[in-house]
Amino acid sequence: MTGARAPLRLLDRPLPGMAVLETLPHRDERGSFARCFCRETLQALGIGAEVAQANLSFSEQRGTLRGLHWQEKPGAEVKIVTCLAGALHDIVLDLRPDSPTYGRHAPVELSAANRRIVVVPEGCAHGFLTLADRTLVLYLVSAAYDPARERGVRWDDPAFALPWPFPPRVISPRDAALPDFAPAA
Ligand SMILES: Cc1cn([C@H]2C[C@H](O)[C@@H](COP(=O)(O)OP(=O)(O)O[C@H]3O[C@H](C)C(=O)[C@H](O)[C@H]3O)O2)c(=O)[nH]c1=O
Repeated sequence: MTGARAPLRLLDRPLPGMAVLETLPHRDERGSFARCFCRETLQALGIGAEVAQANLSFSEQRGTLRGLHWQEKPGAEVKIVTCLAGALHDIVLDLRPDSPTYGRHAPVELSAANRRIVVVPEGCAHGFLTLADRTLVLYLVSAAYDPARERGVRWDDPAFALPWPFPPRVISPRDAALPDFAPAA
């Protein structure tokens, strides 16, 4: 962006509407300053993202698996995911029936060290496996949490063969018991 002192740089667009960016910190004798969200940058990429909620997800142990979750319309949300501490193997799964990449997944390694940001489009399931103890994740989401509209895909659903570096050691009973995926009627 013009005049941006702590800009974001686009690294990849694995799926339609998805983006992987990295922060380019401004560094000086005090330390650094980095941007982890920029509406102007996302709009220039054709991504509209209003922020309705900001969430912090902390996982104590390496090998904690969360997700994969998404919210159905009218609660569908764009998620902007950044790792503030530790590291994680993040997966975005395209479940948009009309998408040319329906059923395809995109893995991304996020860590406090690589300062990467993943933009998860509406209609895509999102989950991650932590790769370090005490991993902290910041989510900016574009719609309010609506448990009635939340849906899930199990991490080992045979329909998708999602690539995890190793099996989860910690997972919620709810996520472990998610049924095999059935496409919306
Ligand atoms: C998502 C959410 C949850 N909650 C409450 C509901 C539960 O009482 C508690 C833990 O929720 P949950 O077990 O759904 O948390 P995760 O399994 O980490 O869920 C997340 O996992 C995957 C990786 C995602 O992409 C979503 O951001 C989100 O669904 O926080 C809220 O109050 N607001 C919220 O926005």
